Amino acid sequence: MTDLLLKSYRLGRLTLPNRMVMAPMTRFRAHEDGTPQPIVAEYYAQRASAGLIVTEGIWPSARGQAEWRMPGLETPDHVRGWRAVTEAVHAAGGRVFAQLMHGGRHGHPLSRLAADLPSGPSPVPVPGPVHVRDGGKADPVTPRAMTGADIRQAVQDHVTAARNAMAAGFDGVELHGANSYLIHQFLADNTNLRDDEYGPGTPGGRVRFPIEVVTAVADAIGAHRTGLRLSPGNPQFGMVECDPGPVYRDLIDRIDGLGLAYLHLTDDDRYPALADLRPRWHGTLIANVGENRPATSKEAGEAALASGRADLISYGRAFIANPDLPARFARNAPLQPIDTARLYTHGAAGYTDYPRMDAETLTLC
Ligand SMILES: Cc1cc2nc3c(=O)[nH]c(=O)nc-3n(C[C@H](O)[C@H](O)[C@H](O)COP(=O)(O)O)c2cc1C
Repeated sequence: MTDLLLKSYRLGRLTLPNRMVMAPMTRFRAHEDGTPQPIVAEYYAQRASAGLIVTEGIWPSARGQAEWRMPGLETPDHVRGWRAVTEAVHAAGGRVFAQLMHGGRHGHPLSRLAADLPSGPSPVPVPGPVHVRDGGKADPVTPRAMTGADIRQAVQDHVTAARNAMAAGFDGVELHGANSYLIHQFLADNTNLRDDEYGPGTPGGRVRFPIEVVTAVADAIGAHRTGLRLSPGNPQFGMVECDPGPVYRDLIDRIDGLGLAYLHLTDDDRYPALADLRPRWHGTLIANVGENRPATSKEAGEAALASGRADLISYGRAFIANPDLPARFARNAPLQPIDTARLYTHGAAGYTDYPRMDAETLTLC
């Protein structure tokens, strides 16, 4: 039987050699100013056999920086740093989207270059303690509630960063609407208590900011270069969504016709996002099974593709530990375990030193 995961796929103007996407994963390998270190180019180039790579979350402006040593896409140095990454990935035959991640209420004056208070839809802090620079921890701060001007600025920051991503040579951007960051904060029950047109009391209020960002970025760089990631019902970092269905169905219905590159959905036991939302989404759908389950297996990916609920499957931790994951799946070769102690350190160890399959394994399998 042909492996569906290893069949090519047409994504807008890109031809992906397989249906395996490297999921976005924060690794804290940026310099303190947010410029990716040279090893970041090596890391992603090692994984260029993925059908598509989505980078770690990148702050669109220092206003959206959630944590120290996360990368940015705001300054000329950031663009130069990321250009080295995209050139290395393209030279290795790969394709790469930048994940734009505005932290919203995340962040702490001790974890941000701007050293200011973070801001979110409402003044609701994350549950603490939070990470601050140099490995420290601190009590969370209460974020500032975003004003109308702050919201317009956040939309513009995404647009500017998306243009910077194009200047850096990325094939597209993924807007991070998942896992508790700013776009998710507008969608969720406990983090959006606003009483204006962006709040839950107004029809379409919760989805207004997400749609404004998606539309503005798609207008700026092209819908075919703009993806969106959502994680309905994900309780990470204290998010509460009592009944995600109505909000996410409304959002999907409003963006389905925009011609976006893709929707990237995490699915888990709390809310069956794929089953509920796939019928409403007529574009490309990337599925990820979510962090509360064991790392996604080849079998789980094949089953999701065969069911028609997904067009592409994203793999996170398996791609960290197995830079040549598609080749391993093709040969049903064993997977290497991940070194979780070095996920968030700053050097090459646990980052660029995972070996590829050796010649002996290749011959055996
Ligand atoms: C180390 C690490 C960092 C992550 N950082 C991000 C991130 O920056 N953006 C994001 O959307 N998801 C992030 N995630 C979630 C992954 O994209 C993915 O959804 C999750 O790991 C589940 O997939 P898996 O079982 O294949 O690992 C991260 C996960 C891990 C393990």
